[in-house]
Amino acid sequence: VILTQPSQLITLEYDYIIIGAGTAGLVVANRLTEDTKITVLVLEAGVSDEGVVPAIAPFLATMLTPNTAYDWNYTVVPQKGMHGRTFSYPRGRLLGGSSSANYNFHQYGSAEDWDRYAKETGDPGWAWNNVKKYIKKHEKIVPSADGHDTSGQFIPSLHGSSGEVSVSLPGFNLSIDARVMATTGQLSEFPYNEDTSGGDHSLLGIGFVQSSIGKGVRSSSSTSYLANANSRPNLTVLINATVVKLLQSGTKGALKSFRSVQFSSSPDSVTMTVKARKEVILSAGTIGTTQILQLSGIGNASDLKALNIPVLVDNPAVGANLIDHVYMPNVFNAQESLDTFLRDSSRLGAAIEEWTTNKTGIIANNVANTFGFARLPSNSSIFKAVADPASGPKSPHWEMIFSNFWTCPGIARPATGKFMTIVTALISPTSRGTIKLRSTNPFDKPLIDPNYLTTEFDIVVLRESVKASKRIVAAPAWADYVISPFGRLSATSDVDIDNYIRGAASTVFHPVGTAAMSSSGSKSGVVNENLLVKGADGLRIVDASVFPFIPSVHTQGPVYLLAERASDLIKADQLYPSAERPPLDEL
Ligand SMILES: Cc1cc2nc3c(=O)[nH]c(=O)nc-3n(C[C@H](O)[C@H](O)[C@H](O)COP(=O)(O)OP(=O)(O)OC[C@H]3O[C@@H](n4cnc5c(N)ncnc54)[C@H](O)[C@@H]3O)c2cc1C
Repeated sequence: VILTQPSQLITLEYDYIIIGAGTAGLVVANRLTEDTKITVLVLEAGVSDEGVVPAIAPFLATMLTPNTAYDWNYTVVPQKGMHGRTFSYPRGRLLGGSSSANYNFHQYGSAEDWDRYAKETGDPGWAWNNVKKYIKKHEKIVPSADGHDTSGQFIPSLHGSSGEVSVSLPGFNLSIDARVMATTGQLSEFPYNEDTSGGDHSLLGIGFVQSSIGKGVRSSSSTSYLANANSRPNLTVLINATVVKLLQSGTKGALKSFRSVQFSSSPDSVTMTVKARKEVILSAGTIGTTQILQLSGIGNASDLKALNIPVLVDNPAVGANLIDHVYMPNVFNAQESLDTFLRDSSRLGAAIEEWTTNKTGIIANNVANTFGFARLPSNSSIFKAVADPASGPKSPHWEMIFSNFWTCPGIARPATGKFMTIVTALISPTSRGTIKLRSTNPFDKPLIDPNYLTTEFDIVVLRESVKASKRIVAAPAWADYVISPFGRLSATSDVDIDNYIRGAASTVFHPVGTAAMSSSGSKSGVVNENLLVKGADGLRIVDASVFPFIPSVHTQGPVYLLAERASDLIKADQLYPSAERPPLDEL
């Protein structure tokens, strides 16, 4: 049941309290309530996603953030690697969390990403060979909205057919799709990739986007995992409930227990306290989880003391190691584009009408159909100075996304002109940032500093990706389409290209790492290999914040797989304390 007021709660004690009804939180809520004896309360700060058209209509996703009631409306602190600029840092603030607000790209990471997590935690359970089985539980591949023949556009054996989240190939042909595919035959540097989900298949090359869309509508954790569990009497979801703090509820040996959760409906409302009999699970996302830990006295002691917050667990890793992908919009003047359509409210209105009636047409489609991944050449001189930070020799350094319209976040579409954008993105960043409290007020936004582009490696990769975008449009496939680079993309010297990048780059919305997992014995990290908070009892973290390195792909798929495995870990702990538990597969 989904409640809107705290007064509707019939009890203040549950087996598990999950903080955040987002991507990960709703997976865990669904899996734990499969056992009818287990009671779960999910506390969500945001609002309902029901009837929120930009959260449902895939092509309208970009209207949902930033600066709306469905966004946390964060900004980053001035970025020294980006000419001191600050900009929006969207996060979904509604049921489904960022899975209701994202751009629907759906992938799983490279096998090497997961194998690196296994190495970092000392737990082979996080290796790809083990994690990949969760695809079947999670994914339901469905026909694309236009019903076209998708053979050769994905490899069915790599996918699930009966899981929770619907995933499909493009549902509306975009004018540039055929040109992008022709490019793969014309430039040996960018071969065709038959399946872009990653895992057992290489991410390198260019292929079709797989999207969390089914029957022309978004498939989020809310419309899947929650919708499929919502009728269970043992699951309660309370929206409009912002968690302000965890309270110490006792001790277990040397550990402090955190099974009490304080929340409030608004800055002016009274706070209420709910209790977990078994565990509190933090799934508030990289920003929310970090802020809640710090408000609760779990974090860097000197930072907490500076705000007069009593230090309950001193761990400088909380809020450190913020990692994100970097978004670089490279715009070209083009012969034709969707910009004319997007400026024409009557044509756009008719398209929305078609979608409302039939769930077809461009509004049923994702914002892009084709994309790809690439590596720097292995003889790049940067590797003389820097060890390759990718998760392995088969994992990418950068990404390219093809879009036949203006896609510069924060910069309005010019009143005239036709554009094509090749977004390139830094996928293996070496810069690391921080999330810190601005104040002790839980309704104050934290200080988010991704510290983008502060290493030589990061700027080199983006510079090479910008140069590559021009090599791409020089292929014959674009001869009668691309006219010229737009604006400062015309820069040719490295210095000028770097200036152009630092002046235009922003976020790909993939923050991870501020509550990183590491092995139980390691002094680094925030959670152990079972995602239990180090130095604490009764407290687990299941969301993007626990990835110690950023996945080489769009992050929702890795979060879903993480949450599926986390659910199994939590269930196993109901049977055995972690230390004595046999391998999950033997249970
Ligand atoms: C605009 C945008 C576009 C993106 N595009 C893509 C894409 O195309 N493909 C892709 O794979 N990934 C994409 N991502 C990233 C992806 O969506 C996230 O990595 C992933 O959803 C994160 O999951 P999570 O469970 O960690 O956090 P979230 O899904 O963000 O969930 C956190 C939840 O906790 C709630 N919460 C936070 N603080 C509190 C509190 N104090 N009390 C109660 N509740 C709280 C939030 O409201 C939210 O519902 C995008 C993200 C954004 C924002």
